[in-house]
Amino acid sequence: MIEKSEWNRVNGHKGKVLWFSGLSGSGKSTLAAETERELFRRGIRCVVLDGDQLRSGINRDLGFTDQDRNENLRRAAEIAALFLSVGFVVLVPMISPSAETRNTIRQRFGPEDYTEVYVKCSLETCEQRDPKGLYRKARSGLIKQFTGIDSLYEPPLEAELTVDTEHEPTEHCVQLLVDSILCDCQL
Ligand SMILES: Nc1ncnc2c1ncn2[C@@H]1O[C@H](COP(=O)(O)OS(=O)(=O)O)[C@@H](OP(=O)(O)O)[C@H]1O
Ligand SMILES: Nc1ncnc2c1ncn2[C@@H]1O[C@H](COP(=O)(O)OP(=O)(O)O)[C@@H](O)[C@H]1O
Repeated sequence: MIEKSEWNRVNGHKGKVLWFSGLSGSGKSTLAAETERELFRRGIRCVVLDGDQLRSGINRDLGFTDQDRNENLRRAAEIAALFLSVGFVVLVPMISPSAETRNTIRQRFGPEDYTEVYVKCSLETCEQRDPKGLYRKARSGLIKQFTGIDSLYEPPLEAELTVDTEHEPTEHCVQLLVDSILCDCQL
């Protein structure tokens, strides 16, 4: 078994899981992808585990009941742990609406290895953005159990990092994330 410290030495940095929670349209995927690009540019090993992507593959048997969301997030956390074990910076943009489930995920990792990122944006603004037209469908009843409409979102109260995408431009939010990662992951 190769120890984490050996991976860190080869990679030139430590690993970390950044778990992005926020409403649909809050900016999770955008920020994770832009942050990945910045980390890649600096030679940092990183990966994005996007909710939409996982749901079209490994999690395609799951829907949006509370139980299915929990299983969806549990599997994502296990995949994140595998990448972490080889020293990657793992960016996980998934709605993660339940405080209890987020707490379980937090416990799965230690405080050293885990940063919860609250991607803060009001429902009104997310609905205006509606990048995939899902809010429109949810409002017209075509999609059920939609987060923020007829399924609960509990805003994080103890996130290590909050990015306010309603009031700050993307570049500013990415800079905050990159600075935090560079600081935490330096050897
Ligand atoms: N009912 C309902 N509620 C919320 N979201 C829905 C729903 N149906 C489909 N979608 C699409 O699925 C994406 C959210 O998946 P996640 O795996 O991140 O959700 S969760 O963490 O399990 O709650 C979400 O992606 P994002 O918009 O990137 O958040 C939507 O594209
Ligand atoms: N500061 C910001 N950070 C991230 N996205 C932003 C910001 N301001 C506006 N946006 C826009 O909001 C939308 C967010 O969509 P997306 O990243 O798919 O959200 P999510 O993954 O949370 O559903 C994109 O169209 C993005 O360009």
